[in-house]
Amino acid sequence: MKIILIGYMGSGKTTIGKALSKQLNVKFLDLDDYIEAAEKSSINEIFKNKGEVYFRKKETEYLKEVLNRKENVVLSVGGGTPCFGDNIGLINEATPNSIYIKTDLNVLCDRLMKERDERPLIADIAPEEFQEFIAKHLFERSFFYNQAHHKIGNQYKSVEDVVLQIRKLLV
Ligand SMILES: Nc1ncnc2c1ncn2[C@@H]1O[C@H](COP(=O)(O)OP(=O)(O)O)[C@@H](O)[C@H]1O
Ligand SMILES: O=C(O)C1=C[C@@H](OP(=O)(O)O)[C@@H](O)[C@H](O)C1
Ligand SMILES: [Mg+2]
Repeated sequence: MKIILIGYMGSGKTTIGKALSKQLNVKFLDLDDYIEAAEKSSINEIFKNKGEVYFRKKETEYLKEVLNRKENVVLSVGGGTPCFGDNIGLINEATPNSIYIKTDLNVLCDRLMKERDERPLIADIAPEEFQEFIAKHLFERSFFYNQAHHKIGNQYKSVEDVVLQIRKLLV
């Protein structure tokens, strides 16, 4: 069984994924961590030195590699992963448990303003343009996120509550 968490940057995929895997006693994989280990380079460095096109190519390659592994896993992918190539199709074929962690714009902006240095796509957006950028970007990407088999909110709730809700909808 694979449980795959998708959603915008800052929606909590990595945090929720770790907590969920612990509770279910299933291995956890974060696609960004996997890419960093395989490429021996941080996401920031990959974007800076090789560019986004290279990153997206590798992201799809490593996604396929992880999806082909026969093991049970909770997998959190990057915010852009489902939005390129046919990645959302591959994700949905690999599991009946793809889950969109849907999070309010204001909550995303609050979280991401504090952590923008770790995320190359938003690191250089001026504070006064931040909310509009995220709103547009989220709108464009929602088409892909909404193709997940399940949807769950992650705002104004504890990580534990979200994990509990996810456990109830697993098939
Ligand atoms: N339910 C929650 N309540 C409060 N903070 C949260 C919650 N879920 C995630 N966070 C925080 O939001 C930030 C982004 O989470 P992260 O797991 O890195 O998101 P993603 O992997 O989707 O980009 C982290 O600082 C994390 O601690
Ligand atoms: O949304 C995106 O395109 C990205 C999201 C990041 O992952 P998180 O969603 O875990 O921050 C990471 O893959 C990279 O910075 C690009
Ligand atoms: Mg993450």
